[in-house]
Amino acid sequence: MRHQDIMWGIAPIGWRNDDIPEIGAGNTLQHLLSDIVVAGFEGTEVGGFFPEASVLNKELQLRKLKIAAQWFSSFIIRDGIEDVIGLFRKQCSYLNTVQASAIVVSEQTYSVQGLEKNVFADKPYFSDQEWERLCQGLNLLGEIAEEYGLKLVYHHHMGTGVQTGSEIERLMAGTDPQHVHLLYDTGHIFVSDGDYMTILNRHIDRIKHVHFKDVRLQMMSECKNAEKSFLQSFLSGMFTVPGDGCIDFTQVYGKLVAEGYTGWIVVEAEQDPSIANPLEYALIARKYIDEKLLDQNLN
Ligand SMILES: O=C1C[C@@H](O)[C@H](O)[C@@H](O)C1=O
Ligand SMILES: [Co+2]
Repeated sequence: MRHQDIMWGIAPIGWRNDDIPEIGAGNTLQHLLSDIVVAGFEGTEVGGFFPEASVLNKELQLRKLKIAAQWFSSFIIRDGIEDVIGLFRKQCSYLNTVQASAIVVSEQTYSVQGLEKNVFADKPYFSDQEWERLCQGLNLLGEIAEEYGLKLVYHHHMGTGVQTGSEIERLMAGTDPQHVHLLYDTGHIFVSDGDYMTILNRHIDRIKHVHFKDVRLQMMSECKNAEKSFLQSFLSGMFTVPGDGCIDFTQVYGKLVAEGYTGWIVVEAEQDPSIANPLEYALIARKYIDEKLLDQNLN
């Protein structure tokens, strides 16, 4: 339970966004990685625009940066697990070569994450059979990830079938704790449930990766009232970096440290980079971490 056992990263999503690849398209890999060094973070996650492993490794080594993880969109319910395995193994192999710790899985069957639908009202729900299919598939993917030295961490997400606290509960109950872990994303659970401590308290033992995403409360209400989609909501500025929104990360971080969490905490705040300068926001996050979290007497 020491600050030193936690590695701090920042996701590429403030510079370039895989959900809308056009935005921030002028930001190169070198620019992103150098900004991350300037802001004082130890690593990042792989973005959709990242190059082959040897090229990435060279750029990382030049800056002494590490890779924490990468997103994987699974379609276990839609396509069946056999169709997912090939792509999953390919991504695990890449992540093994760049020495990542985890693969971030999100089931995208029926997801409205990338659609022009009201993300606050139009989320999908899985049937009992679909839940069974998903959980069994995830158990298998979790075992495969381990062959590559990776942990499978499941990302609960707005606009998907695993969004709310009770859905996370069901996923945790239906999967094998040996092979399926949880990614705890403060922003997604707050927008979904208006609360971020319940799942942290309940599933602390399963949490093996963390995304620190803050929420601008006023903007969230405006987006909700305007029935915006997920993409419209983040482009409007619903999310921001820790210290700039309404989430009390001292509580969250205090719990993680008290429970002996070790691993990555990745700042992940998707905004429009033409409005929110990515380096400026990375520096705001770093200052908040240093002054409000690391200065707490938690050792
Ligand atoms: O971890 C994440 C990855 C993104 O692609 C996603 O849309 C974002 O909201 C997130 O939390
Ligand atoms: Co996230």
